[in-house]
Amino acid sequence: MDAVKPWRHVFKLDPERELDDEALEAVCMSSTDAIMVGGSSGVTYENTVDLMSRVRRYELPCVLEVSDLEAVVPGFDLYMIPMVLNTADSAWTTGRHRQAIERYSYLIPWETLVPEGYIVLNPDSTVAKLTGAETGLSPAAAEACAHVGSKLMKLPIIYVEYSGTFGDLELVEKVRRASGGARVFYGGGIHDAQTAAQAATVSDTIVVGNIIYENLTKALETVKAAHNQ
Ligand SMILES: CC(C)=CCC/C(C)=C/CC/C(C)=C/CC/C(C)=C/CC/C(C)=C/CC/C(C)=C/CC/C(C)=C/COP(=O)(O)OP(=O)(O)O
Ligand SMILES: O=P(O)(O)OC[C@@H](O)CO
Ligand SMILES: [Mg+2]
Repeated sequence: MDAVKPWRHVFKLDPERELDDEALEAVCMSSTDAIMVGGSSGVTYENTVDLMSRVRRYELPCVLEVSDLEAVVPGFDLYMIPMVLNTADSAWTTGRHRQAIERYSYLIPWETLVPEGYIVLNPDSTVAKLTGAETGLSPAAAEACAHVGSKLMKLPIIYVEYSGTFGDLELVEKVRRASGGARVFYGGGIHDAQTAAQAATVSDTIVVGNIIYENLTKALETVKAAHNQ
């Protein structure tokens, strides 16, 4: 998927969380490469429409990371579709996806869908609990997940997800080497320029979420740090 290839930095905005207009303007005018709208809980059709229409005032790409069947909103540039690679519960790999495809059927603009192979590694995160992810993977097992996603399933993105905590970057580097032509996204615990630069050296794209709501100044510093790597 060519559209995501140039992205080095992405801000992930959670529709469930409050962000005032001034903060949203700073985020959207920060030179980040895209805004991803998504969260693992509390995402509704209403709060997604609201956030999309506010982000749409700015010129950068605005994409929806679909986590709930009820919150698929038309009007985004792209639809990122997570498929969890390290769970035994197939609902989170293909199950919900099949239901969504049955529901939306011929309405689906296929060229705007971008599948992502998720490797979920923070056991304390909502997403890990929700999906029953096997978070205690050895580096070899994580590499095998990356091979499944990139070489067998031919997914364009492998997403190493440590949401809420800063991850093991040696493992991320191994995943990247195992991911062939897939883009490796890294997300989790990036909270300043230094952590952004470290994560950006071992991945293709870094995703910054929670710090936006905790310390906007620090969040904004991550953009330049990623682009300078
Ligand atoms: C009419 C029209 C325009 C239609 C559009 C077409 C379209 C997009 C149709 C849908 C097609 C489709 C295949 C949809 C998939 C449906 C679905 C619900 C799939 C399941 C996805 C999935 C595995 C969800 C599990 C949770 C997950 C991986 C979420 C990703 C985001 C994430 C990890 C956020 C982190 O959350 P956060 O709250 O920040 O952190 P915590 O987890 O720590 O709390
Ligand atoms: O919220 P943080 O910890 O920055 O994680 C970003 C993103 O990977 C969440 O899906
Ligand atoms: Mg979040």
